[in-house]
Formats: sequence, structure tokens, C-alpha cells
Amino acid sequence: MAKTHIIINAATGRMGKELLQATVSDKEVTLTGAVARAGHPMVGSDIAYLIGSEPHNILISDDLARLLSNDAVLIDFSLPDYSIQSLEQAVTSKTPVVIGTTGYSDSQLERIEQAAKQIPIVLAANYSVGVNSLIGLVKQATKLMGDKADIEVFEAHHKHKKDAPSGTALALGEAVAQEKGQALKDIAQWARHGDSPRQDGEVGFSVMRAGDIIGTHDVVFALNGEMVTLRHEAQSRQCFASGAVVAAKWLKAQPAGLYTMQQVLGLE
Ligand SMILES: NC(=O)C1=CN([C@@H]2O[C@H](COP(=O)(O)OP(=O)(O)OC[C@H]3O[C@@H](n4cnc5c(N)ncnc54)[C@H](OP(=O)(O)O)[C@@H]3O)[C@@H](O)[C@H]2O)C=CC1
Ligand SMILES: O=C(O)C1=N[C@H](C(=O)O)C[C@H](O)C1
Repeated sequence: MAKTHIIINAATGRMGKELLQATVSDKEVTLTGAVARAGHPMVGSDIAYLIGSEPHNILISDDLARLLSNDAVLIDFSLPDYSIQSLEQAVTSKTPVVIGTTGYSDSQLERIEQAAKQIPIVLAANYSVGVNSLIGLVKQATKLMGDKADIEVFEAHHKHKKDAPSGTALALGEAVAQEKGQALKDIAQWARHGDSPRQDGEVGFSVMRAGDIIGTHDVVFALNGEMVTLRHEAQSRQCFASGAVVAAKWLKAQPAGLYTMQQVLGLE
């Protein structure tokens, strides 16, 4: 079987480095490019300097447009504005994209939907097998307890994370809302401070940012005198990176369209 060619965007980031490692250690894929911000001190160096390995003869580039091709898949875990700029270049070159970036505005999400009419895209706030399975479990728990339980989503991440609540927390909230047949924006309680008692049927969100927590998500179903908590705890970033590489291999064979990681894993 032909190997999938992969280009890693934002290769110097926390996830960029993890994605380089996952790509070079997977025999079914070939790393054909790694991109960093123009002016970054690592531009022109071998990716080995980022992942602490023997040289791979792949130099970090600042020219994404030159690397893109419809023969490769771009993996993008960056920041929303730069991610959308990169997406425009992927559309021009007809390169499929696996998107892991979170924190998009509504108009940026609409742009991704439009772009997916021209190229294949997987968009997921979380590429781990655990979280994608948890989404199904949350739907099931909502079906069983949703009309009786108070439902709250809690997430904790490292102190450098920019967006809040996390993309995963939003996806878990969407799963609850979908099962209840409501729009998340109509039932979400984004924060509580001061006089703010719980309203019936709301889904509360709470956020912690501290230290180097990789990512913990709880969905709590509280009943009278008992409580069910569904929890996912990432113990390293490897689960996200290896999931994104699985998605890239799958995406190579797909026509233009917007896909979820649950579709990639055959979970829906
Ligand atoms: N879907 C999933 O499974 C997961 C998603 N994520 C998401 O991935 C994203 C990245 O997370 P993380 O790696 O921790 O963040 P980092 O801050 O470590 O990385 C962000 C990267 O984007 C680069 N970047 C930002 N703006 C530009 C620009 N204008 N031009 C070029 N490069 C740019 C940064 O480069 P520089 O350092 O030079 O600024 C950096 O390399 C976040 O949105 C996070 O939520 C994270 C983990 C899992
Ligand atoms: O920024 C992170 O680190 C993570 N972001 C993703 C999110 O916003 O859900 C996924 C994971 O929890 C790590």
C-alpha cells in the first residue's frame, strides 16, 4: 500500500513536536514537510532538533505553500487565525487537511465548512480514542438520566492554553444538547459568579488552568443523593498525535467533505 505523505504545520508547538514524533515512528506514512513561523530560530534545521533523534534529512521550512500538494495530507494543530490562513493555501493546492486546532469563531467554523466543499477535511477538538468513545457514552448517559440529572462539564488544562472552555468540553456539551434535542447555546451556563443559582435543564461549564495538565474532562450527572461522573484524562499528548495520523491515513482516500474523528474510527 502506498504510504501517506504528511506535512506538519506549526511543527515547533507542543502538539507539532508530538505529531512529528508520531509521524516518523509510523511505517505507513512519510513525513514530507514540517513548517514553522517565518523567522523562527529552528527554520532551516533538521526536525531531529525538535524531537531529539538522529537526523531525518527533513528541514523545518517557513514556506507552507511550497510544500502543499494534493498528494499529501496537512496536519494542523496551531492557532485559529494562522490555521485559517493555512486552510486557504490548502484549498488552493487541493491538499486534504486534518484539523486539531480549537477556539475558532463562528465565522471561522463557517469558512471550514465552505472549504470542505472543495477538499477533504477532518475537524475534531480531540483525536484520542478515549474522548471519541466518551462522546458516545455521554449521549447514552444523557438518554438514561438527562431528564432527571443536573449535568455539568468540567475541564482542566495547562496554564498556556488560550481557548476556554476547551474544544473537547464544547463537544461533550454538544453531545448532551443533541441528545436532549436542544441547541447548546440555549442551555449552556458558561460561568457562575455571585448570585447565580442553577436553572433547571442547564448544562454548566467550569474551567481550570494550572501547571502542565495535559487535559482532563469530566461530565457529571448529579441526581438526588447520587452522582455519576464520566471522566477522560490524557496522560500524554501521544493519544492526540497518533489519532491525527490515523485520521490522515483515512482522509487520503476520501472525497471532499467535512468528517469527524468518530467517523474515522467507525464510532458513528
Ligand atoms: N484536537 C486535539 O486532539 C488537540 C487539539 N489541541 C489544540 O491544538 C492547538 C495547538 O496546541 P499546542 O500545540 O498546545 O499550542 P502551542 O502554542 O504549543 O502551538 C501553537 C503553534 O502554532 C504556531 N503559530 C501560531 N500562530 C502562527 C503564525 N501566525 N504563523 C506560524 N505559526 C504560528 C506557533 O508558533 P510560535 O511558537 O512560533 O508562535 C506554535 O508552533 C490548540 O488549539 C489546542 O487546543 C491540542 C491538543 C490536542
Ligand atoms: O490545548 C490543549 O492542550 C488541548 N486542547 C484540546 C481541546 O481544546 O479540547 C484537546 C485536549 O484536551 C488538549
